[in-house]
Amino acid sequence: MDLQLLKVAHKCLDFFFDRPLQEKQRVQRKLGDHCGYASSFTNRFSSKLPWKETLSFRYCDDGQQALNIVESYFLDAMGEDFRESGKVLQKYSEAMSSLSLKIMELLGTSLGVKAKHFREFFTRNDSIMRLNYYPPCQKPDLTLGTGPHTDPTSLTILHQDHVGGLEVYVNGKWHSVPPNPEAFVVNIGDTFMALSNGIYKSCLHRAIVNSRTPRKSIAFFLCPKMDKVVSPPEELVSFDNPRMFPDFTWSELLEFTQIHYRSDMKTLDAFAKWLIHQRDDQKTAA
Ligand SMILES: C=C1C[C@]23C[C@H]1CC[C@H]2[C@]1(C)CCC[C@@](C)(C(=O)O)[C@H]1[C@@H]3C(=O)O
Ligand SMILES: O=C(O)CCC(=O)C(=O)O
Ligand SMILES: [Fe+2]
Repeated sequence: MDLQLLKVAHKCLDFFFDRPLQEKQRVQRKLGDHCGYASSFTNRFSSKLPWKETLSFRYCDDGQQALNIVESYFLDAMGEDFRESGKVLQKYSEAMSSLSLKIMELLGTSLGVKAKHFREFFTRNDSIMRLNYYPPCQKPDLTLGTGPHTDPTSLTILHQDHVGGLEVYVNGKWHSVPPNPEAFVVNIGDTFMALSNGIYKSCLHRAIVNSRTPRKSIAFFLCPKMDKVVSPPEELVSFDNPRMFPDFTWSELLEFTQIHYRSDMKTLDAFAKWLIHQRDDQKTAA
């Protein structure tokens, strides 16, 4: 990824969040939907108030080529002023998707499965891009930009700006991830933890805020197609390492996080219990 594209993508983030609230709310996120504008002032977060505004949108790759879904979203949803932003963020998303597939090859090799196994699983993907804007907070210790959670998605490629605020929970302590505007932070999500039968663990992280400077980050969440069944390759299941999670589709987990459960540090365990309960109910009803 060339650094110029990174810089311009952050300018697009600033351009959106600088708009008046009324204009941002033209793409207000609806309950149950993962796309659109959300903030502490909207019902999405009424339960736990994170100190941030977010804009989330889909990126789709059908395997042969990227669909121009990002470009169209900005133009159709936000109008002519956002045509350039749509083009830039489309390019940024395509670069993230291609980087994700290369990382999937490395993860496959590291697990002793074919390098192409996970790459092929995600070649067609229906991923999520998210722009995060964290305003300064007068009492930063009384809130959080994003509470402790693991990403329910498969792989996250995050770019944080120079301000810093991302923390990961390791060995019983929160550790700051020093900002490096020329680097990405890559973390494993719950879906890849299930795909690796628990060998890779999803990473518990959070974002803190400060009283002086706005902080921004851009997250690319790699997700398989909605109907793709998440099931580990047989090489990763053995007597010593039995199945940790039931088979599920990404669409089932996404629905769970959007309608039934706000992602936190126990999302996948809560989801597995909920799913088994749902399936038992369906069997009883049948
Ligand atoms: C599938 C998703 C749900 C969230 C956005 C993507 C991946 C990360 C998830 C999230 C950021 C985890 C923390 C809680 C959350 C509610 C948030 O702070 O935005 C989560 C996102 C969401 O449900 O909107
Ligand atoms: O802004 C950050 O540094 C982290 C954001 C995050 O964890 C998320 O959006 O899932
Ligand atoms: Fe996250």
